[in-house]
Amino acid sequence: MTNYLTNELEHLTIDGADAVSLAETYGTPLYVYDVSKIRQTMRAFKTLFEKENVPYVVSYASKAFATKAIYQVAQQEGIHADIVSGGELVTAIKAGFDTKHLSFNGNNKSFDELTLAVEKGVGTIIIDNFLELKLLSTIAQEHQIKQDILLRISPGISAHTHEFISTGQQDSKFGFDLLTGQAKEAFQIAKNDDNLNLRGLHAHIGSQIFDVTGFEKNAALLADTAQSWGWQPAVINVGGGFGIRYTADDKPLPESEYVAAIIRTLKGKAASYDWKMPEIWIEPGRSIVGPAGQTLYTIGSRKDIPDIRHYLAVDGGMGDNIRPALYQAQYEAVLANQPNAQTKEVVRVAGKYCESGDVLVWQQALPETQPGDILSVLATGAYGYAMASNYNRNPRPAVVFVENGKHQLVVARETYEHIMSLDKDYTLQSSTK
Ligand SMILES: Cc1ncc(COP(=O)(O)O)c(C=O)c1O
Ligand SMILES: N[C@@H](CCCC[NH3+])C(=O)O
Repeated sequence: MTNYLTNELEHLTIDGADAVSLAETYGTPLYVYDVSKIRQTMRAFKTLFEKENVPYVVSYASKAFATKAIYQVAQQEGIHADIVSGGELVTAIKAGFDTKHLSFNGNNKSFDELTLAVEKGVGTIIIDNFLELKLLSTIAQEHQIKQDILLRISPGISAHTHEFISTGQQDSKFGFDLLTGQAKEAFQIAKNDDNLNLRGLHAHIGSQIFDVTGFEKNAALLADTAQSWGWQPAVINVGGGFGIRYTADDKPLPESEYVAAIIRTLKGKAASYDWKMPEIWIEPGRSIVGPAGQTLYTIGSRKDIPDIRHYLAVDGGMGDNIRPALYQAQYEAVLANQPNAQTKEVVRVAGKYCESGDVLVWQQALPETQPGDILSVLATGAYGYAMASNYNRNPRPAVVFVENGKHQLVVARETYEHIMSLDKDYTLQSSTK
């Protein structure tokens, strides 16, 4: 059994703050992030490259959790960020993030998004398709700049993860297909375009990956591809996807192993091809914010079906964490007001939404609980708030950052007014009797 960090009240603590009192202060459901942990991970990624003395960029994949506060932490830690929409771009800008340190991914960036990116000086645009090559070239020309780009390749590597979060296989909507020659065609177009500065190649094989072989294959493939085109790239971007521990069944490798394998592979390729060592870029999202976040809920009703199941309902659910419903994702939860108490029963933690699939934890051993107790679902920092919705017209929860015992609201809780703020009255008369 895990021994959770507690204070003198035997309450769960999050980077020194009492989880129960955070719930009292800010209400529930509440996303809480341990900022010390986020900083440690960001620094650890950087150190791995610095120790090996290789040029690198660690670019936080902000789709995992994109708020002003996280862009500010990333900037303080000297890492870059990857964005995938105009919304993430304006959030980063509002946060004061240096746009030169942004890269822009996505399979259908609009003309307006690309224009905004060029106008705001986004450092690197990761081109995904032929239309985008053309659009960006026109926009760059109009703005009289030469835009740095990478080409996203669909590498034909299947990662062992959930089908919906696997992106590297050939049958994927992302990137230029390698096997049919589309990638080479894109390379030739980009290389000969005076408005675009092609710096390198990108490929991302998927998310929540637990072994190094996919990353090694991906890195090797990108290098071999460039070499086969007679070209020495300045950047090789191998994407993100490093797996994290959600439950005891997950056995992720330390980040150092993934990164070491990528560095080893690319050092080997650079040596054998007699290249200047290219910059190695990685785009971790989940591994930076996932383990650092948790969601606090208040326990409400329960339903006991003898010999079948105990359902314990909390005041949130699929609107703040869609992942169990979407990917059958597994989580662990802990009773925040008594995390180290002896467990008494196994329950299914359900939400309050009108769906049978509205589950937060499929199976959880817990001590005896009472309505009003605080339950923390762990490792919800990635793709939780980022994928939250107003389903059933529930307001989205607030987000709090904690660092060394101090806490701060970084996203306010939505109100019913927010939910209705875009609604208009319908005033047309019916034309049928
Ligand atoms: C292009 C790209 N880079 C980075 C990531 C981040 O992945 P993860 O959060 O698993 O590290 C993703 C998401 O899978 C992605 O599509
Ligand atoms: N949203 C997914 C990951 C998708 C990654 C996007 N490329 C998740 O929750 O695991």
